[in-house]
Amino acid sequence: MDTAAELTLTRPDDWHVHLRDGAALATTVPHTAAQFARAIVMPNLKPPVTTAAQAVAYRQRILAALPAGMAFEPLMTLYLTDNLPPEEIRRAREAGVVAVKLYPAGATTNSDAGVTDIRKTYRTLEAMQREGVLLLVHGEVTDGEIDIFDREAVFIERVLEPLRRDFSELRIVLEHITTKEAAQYVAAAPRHLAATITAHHLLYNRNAIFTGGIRPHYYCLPVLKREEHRRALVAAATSGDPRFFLGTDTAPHPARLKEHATGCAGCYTAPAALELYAEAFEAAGALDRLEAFASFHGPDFYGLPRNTTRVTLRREAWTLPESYTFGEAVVKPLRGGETLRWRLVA
Ligand SMILES: NC(=O)N[C@@H](CC(=O)O)C(=O)O
Ligand SMILES: [Zn+2]
Ligand SMILES: [Zn+2]
Repeated sequence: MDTAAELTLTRPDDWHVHLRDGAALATTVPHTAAQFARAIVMPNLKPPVTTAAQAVAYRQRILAALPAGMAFEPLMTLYLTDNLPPEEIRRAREAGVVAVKLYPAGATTNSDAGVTDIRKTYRTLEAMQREGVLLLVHGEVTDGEIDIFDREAVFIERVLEPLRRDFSELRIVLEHITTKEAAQYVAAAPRHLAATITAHHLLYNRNAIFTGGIRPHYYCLPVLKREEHRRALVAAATSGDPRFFLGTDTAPHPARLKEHATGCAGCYTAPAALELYAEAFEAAGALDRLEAFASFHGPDFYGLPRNTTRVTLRREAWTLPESYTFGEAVVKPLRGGETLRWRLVA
């Protein structure tokens, strides 16, 4: 195993973040911008981002929250609904929107406006295929009859496979994959399909949610799975296969809404994202594969240039703060108050 004290890599991008809006941006934007050059900003606001004009205005609010002297490029997305007009896709692309996000209705945080039947969106998907706008997917079925641990695998069979047959030129990212079925499916797909993998799904299995009592800060969707799935994700992320790349799915919620009888889904990982990925890759003896996963595969799939600046991680124990202010509330990061082995050099 490589035991060098420092690791320097091309500055990575985060291909899946939730920055939220309003006062939250003062916390989330500096955290993500400290680590990443660009980020795919998810559109699940209340109300969701469904027009080019809303995406442009949201982008302005994000940039207004960027501290002076920091460079960061938010890459904007629209939220797919049953009635997102196909005409909006061209306007969105011209406004710089790079992708549209599919949330099955009811699948996750702020997904009430999501898609109830994929067939209702076909004319819009055709427009996306034509315009070169990517489709990003929260890949879980919402059928209450299906066990929560099986919802990703069933989504692939029931929704994703038929969708890919009908739109063979549409570029699709299966977001935050959590199962060996998803990793195998993406690895076997000949073209136009990729997947993001979070740091927490590389580091933890579902035991983490229940160690010594219920731990709401480890609850996210899709929920952590068995160890065999975590291992399959680590194998995919460290394989060098360009279809797998970094997407933290950093998803902050006020701590009181996570430590709650019906706690919100989402792990806040932005403050130590690269540190957590480095830990996972090091544990797999694959630190030399981190740069391609974090900095090359994402822009290559999106058809964007790779970054040219660099960041350095140092092997240095430090304690991650337990909480951060988050508008009027506080947000507790994953591993807050604990010691991390890697530290991003400022
Ligand atoms: N991942 C999560 O558990 N939550 C995300 C939504 C999502 O990405 O599904 C959120 O917005 O809070
Ligand atoms: Zn999701
Ligand atoms: Zn997400």
